[in-house]
Amino acid sequence: MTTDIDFNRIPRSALPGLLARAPKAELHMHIEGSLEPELIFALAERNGVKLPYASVEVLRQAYAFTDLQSFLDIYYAGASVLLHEQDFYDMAWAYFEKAARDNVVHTELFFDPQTHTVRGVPMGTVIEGLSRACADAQARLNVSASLILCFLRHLSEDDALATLEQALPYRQHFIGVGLDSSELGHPPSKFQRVFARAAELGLHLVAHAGEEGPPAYIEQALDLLRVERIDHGVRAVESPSLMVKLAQERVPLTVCPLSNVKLCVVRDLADHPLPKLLDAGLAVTINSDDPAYFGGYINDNLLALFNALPQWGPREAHQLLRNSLESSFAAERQRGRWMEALDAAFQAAVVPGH
Ligand SMILES: Nc1ncnc2[nH]cnc12
Ligand SMILES: [Zn+2]
Repeated sequence: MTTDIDFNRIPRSALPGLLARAPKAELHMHIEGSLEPELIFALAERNGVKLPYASVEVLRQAYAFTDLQSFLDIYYAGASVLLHEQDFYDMAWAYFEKAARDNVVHTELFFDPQTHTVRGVPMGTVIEGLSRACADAQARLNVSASLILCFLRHLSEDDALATLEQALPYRQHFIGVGLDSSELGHPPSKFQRVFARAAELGLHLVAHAGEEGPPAYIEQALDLLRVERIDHGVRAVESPSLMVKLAQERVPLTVCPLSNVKLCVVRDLADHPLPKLLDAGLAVTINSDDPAYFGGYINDNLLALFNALPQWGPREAHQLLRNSLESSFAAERQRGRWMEALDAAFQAAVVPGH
């Protein structure tokens, strides 16, 4: 059906509305990165946590990052207000309401249990709060949602192994594992045993690689950890042989444009390697990463990108959204239904005489 859509007959002026209302999947979203300053302050008050910021405005002003680490320091401080099951539920629910507004039909949320268990919050509190919100998202908003447990790569592999074992009583509540936090100096090779254990358990495997780290980290994530998707992966553009491999194997990259600008991975959106990645045939998807910190949710990312890239039009928009649905870990039949709905949204935007 996709081939039947006459993209040349969709005016570029229709793009903002089309991008907003088309069904899409979000595959790279850290739920702790959806904590808006207002919710951080509300939870701090509810839980009697003292914050090192005088007000919402002062906290927001601190969101001027120079690299990944400068962001992570503030992001982990923000997460310190999360103590009870209801806090995790409220955080996820606030995101799901925004996702529904952006016509996200499916989302696979990262969460960082070690950020919470190290403060004495039980694993069950984290996972039960998040998974209760996921169930309600399906029931009340028709948003399909799953959880991916991420290991913090600045900690040891033994810590990651212990975290995975601690999470096993809640195995039915998460579909995969990921790898995030400070990339440089913490290559994927450090986590081979824990990813092998996760594979034995039948979990999906993903990892952040090639955000700040070199293309070799992407190769390690594929060859040593056997991941199914690469999170970020933008530095693949520096390695022609890796680009060929990623294109041939259709390895999805979950790219986060506004994040890349805010963390100084790229200078600006006009300078982003995304057009090169898409032109080379890579399965790139657009995502928000940590929307509360980087100035926008998924539709904000899509809109900003298409504003900055005049060479991109309806064909590229359709391809990116199709990639998101196709690259998700949802059941094949469900993915097929969403892709039909995507095609229908684009078909409806065709203007016969245009
Ligand atoms: N962009 C990012 N890179 C690595 N770890 C993260 N944790 C939250 N956001 C992240
Ligand atoms: Zn991320």
